[in-house]
Amino acid sequence: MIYTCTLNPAVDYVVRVENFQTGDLNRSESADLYAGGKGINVSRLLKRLGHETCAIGFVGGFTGEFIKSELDREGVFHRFTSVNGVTRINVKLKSGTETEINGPTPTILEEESNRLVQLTGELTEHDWLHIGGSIPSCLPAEYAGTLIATARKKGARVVVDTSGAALKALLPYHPFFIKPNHHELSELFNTNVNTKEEAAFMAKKLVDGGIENVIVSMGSDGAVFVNNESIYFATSPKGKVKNTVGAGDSMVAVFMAKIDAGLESHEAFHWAVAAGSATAFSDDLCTKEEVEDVYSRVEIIKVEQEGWAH
Ligand SMILES: Nc1ncnc2c1ncn2[C@@H]1O[C@H](COP(=O)(O)OP(=O)(O)O)[C@@H](O)[C@H]1O
Ligand SMILES: O=P(O)(O)OC[C@H]1O[C@](O)(COP(=O)(O)O)[C@@H](O)[C@@H]1O
Repeated sequence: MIYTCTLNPAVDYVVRVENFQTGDLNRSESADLYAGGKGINVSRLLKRLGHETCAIGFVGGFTGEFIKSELDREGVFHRFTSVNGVTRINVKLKSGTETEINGPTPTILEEESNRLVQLTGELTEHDWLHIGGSIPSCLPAEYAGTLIATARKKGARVVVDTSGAALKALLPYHPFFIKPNHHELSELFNTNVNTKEEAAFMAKKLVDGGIENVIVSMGSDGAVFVNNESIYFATSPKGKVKNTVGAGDSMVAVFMAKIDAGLESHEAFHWAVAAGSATAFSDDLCTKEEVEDVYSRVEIIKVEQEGWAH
């Protein structure tokens, strides 16, 4: 079972405004609400692929109820820890470009956070624990590390998809897989990662430091995969981009699902890129059929390491 843990879930309010003007009254053409947050997106996609999953994390208030009812409607199993506060709303404004405003976290009490640690203690060696998204600032700095250590003790495989200081703090736990985008990788190394060669060079450092599998996603430019044995580059197929929210989460979901199903890592990477692009080309997360359709249009190449290493 793949458990996805979203410490900071959100209702994603995706609003489309033609020719948005700041400081003026704008009327939207469409507005849609989705149960969001990185782990929740991953669980939703895993369910669409027919993979066993359970979403955990903190939810509260009317927005928390919305998330649970949406997951119930889609048949996504969940065991959330209820909190007193109200789950945030993240605004995704589409008007030519995409602008995002991610809301603040509700307060989480110590007793509530302890309940989630207990739950991760129920995992077994057959399970995965995916920890995705931002980490609420009200939680102690070592909290996510405690979740990882608790699940690891039970033999679960750990995947981390976060950014900034949280990602840096969790690297020493040596997750099985991480997927920074190139901006997050740049921030991690305090440098500019613009090309696939640069991304591979930085990802290799992470692998050498103990992370088994690293995908660096680069939006419309594709992605890079690095592990101890090989390096692959992938191109993103061309298509009409509708909504890139959840594209990265789709990659993560599919990479885990394919590895869990026994595929070779470069094959899992190929499917992961297809899923990212398929989601970018749809309004919501992609479907299984959409991933299959995009798969043949993703090109991946194995990189001879002597060719780029410097
Ligand atoms: N404009 C796009 N065209 C085609 N594929 C895209 C586009 N944007 C994202 N993708 C696909 O989704 C993946 C993840 O997107 P990215 O924006 O890098 O991640 P994140 O959502 O985590 O920031 C990319 O590697 C690519 O496969
Ligand atoms: O926890 P954070 O970093 O604020 O991110 C949450 C946001 O990321 C998402 O999970 C989308 O992530 P990706 O576009 O990276 O796949 C949204 O659903 C959510 O609004």
